[in-house]
Amino acid sequence: MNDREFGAGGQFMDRGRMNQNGVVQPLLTDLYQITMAYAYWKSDKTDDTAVFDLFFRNNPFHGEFTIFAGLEECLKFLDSFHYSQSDIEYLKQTLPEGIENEFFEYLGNLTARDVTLFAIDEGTVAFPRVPIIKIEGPLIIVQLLETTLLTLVNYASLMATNAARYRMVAGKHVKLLEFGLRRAQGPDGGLSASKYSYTGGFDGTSNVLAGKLFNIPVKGTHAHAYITSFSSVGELKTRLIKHKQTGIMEDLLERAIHHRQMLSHVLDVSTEESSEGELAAMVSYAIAFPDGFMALVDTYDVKSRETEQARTETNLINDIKSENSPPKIKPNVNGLKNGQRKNGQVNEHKANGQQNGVSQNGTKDMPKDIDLKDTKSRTTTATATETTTTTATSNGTAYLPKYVEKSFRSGLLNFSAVALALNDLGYHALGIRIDSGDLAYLSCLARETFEKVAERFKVPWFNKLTIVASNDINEDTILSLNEQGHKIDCFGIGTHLVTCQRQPALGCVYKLVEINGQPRIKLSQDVEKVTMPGNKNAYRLYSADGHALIDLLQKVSEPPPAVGQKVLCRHPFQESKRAYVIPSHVESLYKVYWKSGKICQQLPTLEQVREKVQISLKTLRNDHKRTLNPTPYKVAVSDNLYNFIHDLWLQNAPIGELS
Ligand SMILES: Nc1ncnc2c1ncn2[C@@H]1O[C@H](COP(=O)(O)OP(=O)(O)OP(=O)(O)O)[C@@H](O)[C@H]1O
Ligand SMILES: O=P(O)(O)OC[C@H]1O[C@H](OP(=O)(O)OP(=O)(O)O)[C@H](O)[C@@H]1O
Ligand SMILES: O=C(O)c1cccnc1
Ligand SMILES: [Mg+2]
Repeated sequence: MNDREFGAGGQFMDRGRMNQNGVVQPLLTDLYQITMAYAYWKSDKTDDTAVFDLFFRNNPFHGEFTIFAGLEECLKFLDSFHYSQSDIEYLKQTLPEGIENEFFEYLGNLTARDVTLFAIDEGTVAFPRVPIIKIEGPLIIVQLLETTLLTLVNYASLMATNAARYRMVAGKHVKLLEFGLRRAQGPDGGLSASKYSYTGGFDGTSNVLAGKLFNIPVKGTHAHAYITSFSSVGELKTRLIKHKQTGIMEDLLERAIHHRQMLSHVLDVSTEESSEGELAAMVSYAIAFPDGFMALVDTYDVKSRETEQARTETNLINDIKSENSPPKIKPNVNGLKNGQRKNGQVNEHKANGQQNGVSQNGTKDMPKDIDLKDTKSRTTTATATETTTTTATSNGTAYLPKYVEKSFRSGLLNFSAVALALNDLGYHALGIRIDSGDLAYLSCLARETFEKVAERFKVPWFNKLTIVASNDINEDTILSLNEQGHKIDCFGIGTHLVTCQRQPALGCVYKLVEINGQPRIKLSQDVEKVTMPGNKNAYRLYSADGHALIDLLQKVSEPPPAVGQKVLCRHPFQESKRAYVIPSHVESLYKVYWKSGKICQQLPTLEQVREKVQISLKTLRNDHKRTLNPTPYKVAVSDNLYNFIHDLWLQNAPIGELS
């Protein structure tokens, strides 16, 4: 019998605050933990006590800080740690033959009651070598916890750090949405990505289950499929929508077509150049969500009759400009065709009626008074257009060929037409999403268009429409967009964020540092890998301006550093590297989070952990946080600990013999 609950369709037990991912259980570990447990047990080590440190050696993403996350999940794991009957049965079948039955009885009675867990607060910035978790207790049980604790902390901290970095480059006023579930490392990876990207500073996720489980805002737009599922306005089953104030049913399509004609002059794009299927899709979406109308505007690149002529004109314009041209900002970014879909793709639109069998003049669903002549006789074929070069002025305004602008304007024209139609009926649209092309340029073009519409049609709120950008965005893309100048209000980020493509793992390790009160050191040729032995405390020393100066490790037997008193801080391995620090504030980094079978701190909510991340990052000087060549933050040991480590090192290092 499986005595763990599994939520419907999910793996989380819904127990209010103590929601626990159901896959997190004692068997979620490496086999060697259990075989070691047996060997410890056979060697009569059940009464041995040990101290393990959980720490990482390098910060991820070429950065100089890490956000610690995953603590709450570790505590829930300790709280529920227990081998079920079915676990024991499975182990009996799986472990090598000859394991004594009393060992299984021993396992069946194991809990984390005698374990004490110390940790830095979740959401705090952490640094290499300073243990983020310190765990004490019976050797066998603390050994058995290793893999599960590591898996709970490693990805969570990596993800929270990644998200915090995106937040730093995007700035605090831009919204960040996590769109990564479809590209994440499996369903559990996807859920953790949503949770910890929120912790790191994202504003929401498209992952609905994450919203339900973690109470994270869920947000989203719509996919290209929605736009491409319509090919003509004749397909619209309904065009009616209730006027927000009067409650009278009105024809949204009729109004949208009317506005589209007016707008075509203002936006300098003829209605023939815009897709009718796109218009139909937008009208239908607006009818479904009149108060939340947000449309994807980059589905169609519609080649106009003027394209060839425009291209020639553009070349001419570019030639003239190039004589006096500003620096090129991103020629063909990652193979990007400015404002265009790539790979020579062809988006075919048939004229109204041609695809759905509605006669060209019949348009059976259309009211008589709607003039469709702009769409009737058209067979517009979209083609991919040539790669062009974006050039920019110093304030980021790009020059793009007219035909590129015109194709993007199909989406903008249709969106604006539907948004104005909604406005007539008392609704305000939300905005657009751009998912291809030069996001800097297209966002500026979109904003310019909205400003023009706001002025011409006396709809000031159009100025404030939200521009969402997505498409393979990473930290560098955002930095580059910032340099170029853009008008994006919100980034939707998937793949790079959730897979942590730039560095897919944080190397947290779990090392034995003390057994039965005796320090243990693990030596290595690589000095960076030598462990810091003994039971230690960690302190963060602050300067008078409130910035964190240094993290200091000491033996637990030493008195904590005191405010205003000089402390000798030493590099753990380089004798000559030392400094005196007179702290203005001393923070003791560890709190007891688990003792005597209980969580002993009031656990913060996810929201509070998210706030903590920003507060903690503020204490770091900017030079530690910059993306390019950040200054390493110092981690030191007390003089006492320095001598202790080096004495132990000498005692343990075998003396070689030359022959
Ligand atoms: N102005 C910009 N500066 C830097 N990078 C950009 C800019 N605009 C877009 N990008 C990035 O350039 C890449 C363009 O991707 P890609 O080559 O797939 O082109 P695309 O226009 O998206 O084509 P497709 O139509 O197939 O989606 C994306 O990673 C995107 O985030
Ligand atoms: O690019 P990412 O950072 O991974 O962000 C998520 C991507 O997922 C969607 O594309 P997809 O082609 O899967 O679906 P769509 O039809 O909605 O564009 C969306 O349009 C984004 O481009
Ligand atoms: O809501 C969206 O726009 C969305 C969600 C997931 C992936 N891409 C886009
Ligand atoms: Mg895409």
